[in-house]
Amino acid sequence: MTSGSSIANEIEKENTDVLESTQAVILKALETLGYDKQVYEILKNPLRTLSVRFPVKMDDGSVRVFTGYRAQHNDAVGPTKGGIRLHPDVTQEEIEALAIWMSIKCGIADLPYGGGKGGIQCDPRDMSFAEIERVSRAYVRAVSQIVGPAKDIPAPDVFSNSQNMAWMVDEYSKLREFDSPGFITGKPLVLGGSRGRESATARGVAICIEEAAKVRGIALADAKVIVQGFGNAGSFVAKFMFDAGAKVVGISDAYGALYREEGLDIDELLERRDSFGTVTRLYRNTISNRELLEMPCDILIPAAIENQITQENAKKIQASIVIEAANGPTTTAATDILTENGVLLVPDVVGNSGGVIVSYFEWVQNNQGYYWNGEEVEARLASRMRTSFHRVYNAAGRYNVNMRLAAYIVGVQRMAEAIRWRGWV
Ligand SMILES: NC(=O)C1=CN([C@@H]2O[C@H](COP(=O)(O)OP(=O)(O)OC[C@H]3O[C@@H](n4cnc5c(N)ncnc54)[C@H](O)[C@@H]3O)[C@@H](O)[C@H]2O)C=CC1
Ligand SMILES: O=C(O)CCC(=O)C(=O)O
Repeated sequence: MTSGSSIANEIEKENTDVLESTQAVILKALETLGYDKQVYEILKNPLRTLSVRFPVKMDDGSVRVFTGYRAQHNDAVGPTKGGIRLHPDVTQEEIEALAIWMSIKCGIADLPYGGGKGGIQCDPRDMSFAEIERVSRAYVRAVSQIVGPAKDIPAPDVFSNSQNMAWMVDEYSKLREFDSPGFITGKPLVLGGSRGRESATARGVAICIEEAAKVRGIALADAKVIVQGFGNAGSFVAKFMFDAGAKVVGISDAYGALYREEGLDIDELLERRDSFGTVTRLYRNTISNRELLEMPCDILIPAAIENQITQENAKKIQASIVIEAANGPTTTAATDILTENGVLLVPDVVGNSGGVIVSYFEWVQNNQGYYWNGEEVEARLASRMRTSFHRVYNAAGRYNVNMRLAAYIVGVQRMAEAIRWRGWV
């Protein structure tokens, strides 16, 4: 077992292992709050991770065996909740770290959930529509014993969307022999989805940007913005910034980046991107994702994948505000460098929590069978986002710590209390 102090010392070093670096921040947060080491022992890893292998018939008649995971971090507060990603680089450790982040996120936003996350190792960009459907359904059959509307509620994540959720809820409803819309969120409206869920992650990011810009005295209409990633999170946030009058000077996808000092036409890019958030291949004069992050801007929004801002490039970031729309885009060492350089970093567990907040609204609406209009959803989301931002911003001041540690201090407390009340320690 690793001792507390040696884990805490590791925080100073570059660590791109997302699970280990998350554990280090959780330990610091619990120590700051004065919790016993036994609470850390419970929270450092998920309570359950199911690893599954499932065969799927491909269009050419061959059979391919896929690997998938569903991790449930902690259910002391309530059922677990979190997305399912379909990506070739999915690993068990990554999914476990993502499940832990969901717990912290739900704690900050005060949602009655613990964290969960799922993943399938595959590249849907290389698969037919029918193959993606068979993989989505087979995954649900493989994990069906541990998920459910009162146990663990999945949602979309990287390379999954409302269509995957529709196939998954259909499969689950067949297995359970009744209609169970509350099994999964991020569904199409006609299957019990919530108004505002599709753009909720980005809407939440935009609200954080408004709050951070106020704190920093930046006028959004004059701001230069760069967004890495042009999928569900990135493309909508680029659109919200564009509509707010900001100059979106850079965007990217997995294949490269576009940077134009005079600003990009986001409406045109939105029309041309595909369902996996790919657009740069249609343009000449692209730069790399790495170069994009270092270009001049006021607000930088990583909205793609993990470990994009590291100790290698953190010093070269020119933005004064970094809002993490992606999960885990900044390493712990880079968080320290950005903070020392006076950058206001809004961590993922706050910045991108709009997605799970509206997923929670969707689940509530499914449970009550009564649906809200778009304005109601938006107003409730805005209120929770602003409260979360300021809880974390104030905690950073109160404890004199960086925004990530402050977020963990705020996010872990409710779970630790639930564990204590249940008598687990
Ligand atoms: N969809 C949601 O509701 C939520 C998503 N997130 C996080 O936001 C991030 C993006 O997710 P989504 O927008 O949903 O996914 P998406 O699948 O809609 O889009 C992903 C985007 O990232 C790009 N990308 C993929 N690999 C890349 C790489 N190696 N380098 C640069 N760009 C790359 C893709 O080309 C695409 O533009 C992820 O970290 C996800 O966990 C967080 C909260 C909720
Ligand atoms: O909408 C949800 O339930 C979860 C979204 C998600 O996976 C995330 O916030 O990382």
